[in-house]
Amino acid sequence: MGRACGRLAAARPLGGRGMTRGSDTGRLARRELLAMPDYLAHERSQARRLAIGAAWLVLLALSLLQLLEYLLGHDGDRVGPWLLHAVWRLPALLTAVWVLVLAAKRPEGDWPRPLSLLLGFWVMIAAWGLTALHLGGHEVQMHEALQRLVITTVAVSVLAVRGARDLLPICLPGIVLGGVLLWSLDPGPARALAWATHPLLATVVAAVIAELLFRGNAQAFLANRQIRESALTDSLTGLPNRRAVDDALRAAHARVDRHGGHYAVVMADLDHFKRVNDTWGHAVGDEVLCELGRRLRAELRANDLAGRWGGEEFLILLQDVDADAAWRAAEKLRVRIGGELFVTSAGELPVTVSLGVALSRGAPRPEDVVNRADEALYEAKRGGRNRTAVR
Ligand SMILES: Nc1nc2c(ncn2[C@@H]2O[C@H](COP(=O)(O)OP(=O)(O)OP(=O)(O)O)[C@@H](O)[C@H]2O)c(=O)[nH]1
Repeated sequence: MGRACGRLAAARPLGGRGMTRGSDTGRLARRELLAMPDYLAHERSQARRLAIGAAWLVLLALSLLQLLEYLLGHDGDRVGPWLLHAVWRLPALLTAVWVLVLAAKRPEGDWPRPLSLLLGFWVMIAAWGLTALHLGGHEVQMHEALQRLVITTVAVSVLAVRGARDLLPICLPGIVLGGVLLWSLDPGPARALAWATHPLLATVVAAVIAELLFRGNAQAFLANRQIRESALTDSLTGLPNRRAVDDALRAAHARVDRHGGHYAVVMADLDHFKRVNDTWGHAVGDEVLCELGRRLRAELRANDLAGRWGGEEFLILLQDVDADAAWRAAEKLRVRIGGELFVTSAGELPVTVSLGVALSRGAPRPEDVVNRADEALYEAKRGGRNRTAVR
């Protein structure tokens, strides 16, 4: 039973966040992933890194292409197509520059979506340009322009790793239009290579790459998250462990230092717990600890926190309370725990706790609040147990 409690609790994420079903990434819907605020932040930062890398790649590739064309002497006698190339490169160049500006100005911003919208816009313009060339009878230029469009689309669409699904519906009409025009020009097998680099195919490939990257990211993220959570969770009760409680205490202390207000620390300790272990065995003691964890969790408000401080001692952090409210909350816990027998494999056992309450008021460090709560707990024990004392 004790181990079952631990397993059950381990699946429950800290602070109510996280996975609702197992840890298998393959079965986790994107919807569920996006409901995790920390996953969203992770995905944004991944997309940003990828976008910056891809933007530099595009800039580099375009410069090299330009240089290559110059070295091969493709430019001199055909000013028209050369200008045309420059025009097709403009979307990628502008997008790349914009990525760099956004990355510098809004490091945490949600900008891959506007980025993909801009790209979609440029692709549509390009598609209409192709139509104009076709209608004007400039097939050669149109073919070359299409190749430029391929480069632009492939390179820049990878930027939209987060918005691949947004990108496709925007780009597809323009790309399909380009494909139909190409087909109508020369549908023979000699165009196989052109088809292989066809923008439609290229965009689908880019979307698949983006999806694979997304899945890889999600898997790595969930694995890390699990490691992080198990490092902060007490394996027996599933409550935050001492390290997690310590972090929460420091955060609460910093918050009241900055914004004012108070928090309270309640130290709760099972009464005569040694007797439970000695009489019924350690496994039954574990069951009692598990049940205590469940009752603490059930009684607390969403922004309060209960964690296992060590052994049979639990620390409860109450946010935004005065001394009176903290005392009332502690009393409610005491009554809830002592008022109902604990069902264990050894039968129904009476269990009580003693509680010590301290308010953060005037404490320079969180440790001082904890020490005062400890002193109050000692007082409650000395006073006869199953009671609450305040310091
Ligand atoms: N089953 C179980 N027992 C634990 C665990 N951690 C600590 N304990 C036991 O908790 C008991 C604490 O005993 P004491 O410190 O004497 O406290 P107490 O018997 O509760 O007495 P008071 O606190 O004075 O009311 C010891 O028997 C420990 O072995 C645990 O994870 N599981």
